[in-house]
Amino acid sequence: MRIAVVGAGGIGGYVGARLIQAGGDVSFIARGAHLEAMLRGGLRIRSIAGDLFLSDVSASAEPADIGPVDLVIFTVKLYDTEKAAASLGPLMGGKTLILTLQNGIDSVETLRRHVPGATVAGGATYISGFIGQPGEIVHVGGLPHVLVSEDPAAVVQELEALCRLAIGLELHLVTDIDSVLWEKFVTLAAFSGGTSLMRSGIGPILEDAEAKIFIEQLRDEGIALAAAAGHPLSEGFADRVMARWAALPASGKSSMANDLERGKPLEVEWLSGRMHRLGLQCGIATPGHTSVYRALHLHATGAPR
Ligand SMILES: NC(=O)C1=CN([C@@H]2O[C@H](COP(=O)(O)OP(=O)(O)OC[C@H]3O[C@@H](n4cnc5c(N)ncnc54)[C@H](OP(=O)(O)O)[C@@H]3O)[C@@H](O)[C@H]2O)C=CC1
Ligand SMILES: CC(C)(CO)C(=O)C(=O)O
Repeated sequence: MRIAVVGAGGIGGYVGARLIQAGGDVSFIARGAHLEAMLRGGLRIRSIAGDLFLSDVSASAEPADIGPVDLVIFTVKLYDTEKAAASLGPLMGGKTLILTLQNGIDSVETLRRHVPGATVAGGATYISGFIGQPGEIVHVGGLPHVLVSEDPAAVVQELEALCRLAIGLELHLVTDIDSVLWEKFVTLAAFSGGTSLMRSGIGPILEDAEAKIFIEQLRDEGIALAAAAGHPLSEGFADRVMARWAALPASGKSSMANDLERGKPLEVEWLSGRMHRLGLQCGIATPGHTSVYRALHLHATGAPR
């Protein structure tokens, strides 16, 4: 099975490297200084599950250099989706599966629009990582889980077999991926909005009475919107989210909070911004998410250079 990882960052670089370590045939579509560093000096993973150094990786900025593959793992940031999706043509073979591990609820549709006829599947991951410096991924925590629907294609069975050999990476096949993606969207929009706007790890937020109310409000707005949009979340979801947050290290924060700290562009348009727009469509007030969206909009394109 040939795999191309499009976007070799915190998620794509980490997952791709773990698949190579397990014996997979993986190439990266990358760009800029990170691509240069990977080609010159290999790919280094600093990970709580054990470090890894791959001295020789297959990587290019041009999908045509890689050619048709069986599986595309799509892991660019949401603001880069349109451009990266439009470049996928040369990676497509007759039965290529495109698996997006991006956050939010919009990527599958965007990819289908750009690659008509391709099989596109949405997956969710709870891995937490970022590019430490060009050529290096830092895997800081989260769960090693990647959740994928059990039905899209035979290639998923092959991926599962490969993941069984992998370190720090677990593939879980689920029957209802739609619920998984909505649960993650609601949880993440609150977690990313809260930890970014309040510039804090989750621990101090849960210890502060007012801050805790705010992040709960973000969670509850998401729950109401999911139900109104026809994707009601299961009984006890709110309590389970709180238990999951309480179990995280006090310093735990979202990838968007990390991006804000580094002056990088933000995915807020597709997270709190998406909640804000869903609220307008459904006639449900979203004062929490609307505030997060409007406040972080100022930083959405990154720090002035
Ligand atoms: N990081 C995390 O902890 C988690 C992230 N996610 C989701 O995963 C997705 C990916 O996030 P993350 O891994 O953090 O992102 P990163 O920014 O770390 O990595 C994305 C990489 O893709 C590159 N890229 C963007 N467009 C192209 C292109 N057209 N061709 C080649 N390379 C390209 C970027 O280059 P450049 O650096 O030049 O922009 C960057 O190196 C997001 O949707 C995020 O929400 C989900 C769970 C956890
Ligand atoms: C689940 C979590 C919080 C990290 O794995 C995430 O998706 C993110 O930070 O973007």
